Amino acid sequence: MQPAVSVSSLEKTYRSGVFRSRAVRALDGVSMTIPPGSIFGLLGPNGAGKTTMVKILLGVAYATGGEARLFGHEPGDPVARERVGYLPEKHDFPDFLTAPQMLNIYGQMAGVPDEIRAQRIPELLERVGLDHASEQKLSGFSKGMLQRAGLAQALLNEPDLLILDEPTDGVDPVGRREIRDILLELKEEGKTVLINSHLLSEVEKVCTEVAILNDGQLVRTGNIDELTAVDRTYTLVCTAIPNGTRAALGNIVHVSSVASQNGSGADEASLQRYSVHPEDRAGLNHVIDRLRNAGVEIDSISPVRQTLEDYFVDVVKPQQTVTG
Ligand SMILES: Nc1ncnc2c1ncn2[C@@H]1O[C@H](COP(=O)(O)OP(=O)(O)OP(=O)(O)O)[C@@H](O)[C@H]1O
Repeated sequence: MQPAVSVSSLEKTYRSGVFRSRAVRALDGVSMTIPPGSIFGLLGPNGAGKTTMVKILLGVAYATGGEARLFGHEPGDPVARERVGYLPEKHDFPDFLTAPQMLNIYGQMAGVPDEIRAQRIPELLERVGLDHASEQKLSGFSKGMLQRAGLAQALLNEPDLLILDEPTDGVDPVGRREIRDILLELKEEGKTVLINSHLLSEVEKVCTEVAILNDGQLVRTGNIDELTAVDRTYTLVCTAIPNGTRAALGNIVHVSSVASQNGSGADEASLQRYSVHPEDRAGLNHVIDRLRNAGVEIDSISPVRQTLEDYFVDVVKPQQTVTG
């Protein structure tokens, strides 16, 4: 299937200063693809080149090298633009308008015909949970309501690709969840969502794939679960492993901590937390068999994952140290 976005060897050098003598290489040969139907996070520290990438995809900045394609078309091509919806970080809608009035004006500017606007605007307001606030001016909206109004605006032209800049920044946890649920619904409908964000815990909850830019270069891209999985390491919570059994298992099992008291009775055994590092699945099952034979009661065993934030810091930090 054709990617929603593909960029190859993409470069952007800004020139500024006297005689445009100062050059900043904002994108330095970036190649990546965004599959259709994915929620994709574009990540990177300040100045990494994320906004520049978004501007090129929106056709408002030009690449100085390489190429970008949206559904196979150049970003400036009207056929590509028609398929894209955009929610900027600072949208600043005129706040003396109500949400339907704002959507009507933006829809008009986007060339959505009168009769389609009349039908679509109430549908969109319902979809983003603002139908009850149709009479209210935007000046009285909370940050979460404003972001949902912005999302409705970005969906006015029924885009196949939605580009969102920090969609949940400043929104409270309930509002974040509401926005997340809308994005997941859009994904179910086969839409592609590209999120440019610093809020890694949010990205982790909603995105399936990410790309990490640093200093204009793509440093990692892939599925979040695969990127954050710590190779064959498990946390095991169980009753204390007898010394002899633990010695027999050697380096595979390490004590981490006392996990909790198992029950309230004085005779109940404490639960311990161990970290288990088997070579493969057979090794993991061998550990479990040995423990069960030794009378150990297993409470839980789960694979260890880094948070996306830990992963991000690991990936970006060494390069930041080098570049200062
Ligand atoms: N119009 C411009 N003229 C000159 N340099 C620019 C211009 N726009 C961006 N840059 C520079 O290009 C680099 C990448 O900027 P960009 O805004 O794309 O990064 P970003 O990842 O979006 O950062 P942030 O997270 O802070 O928004 C930075 O060094 C920035 O200073």
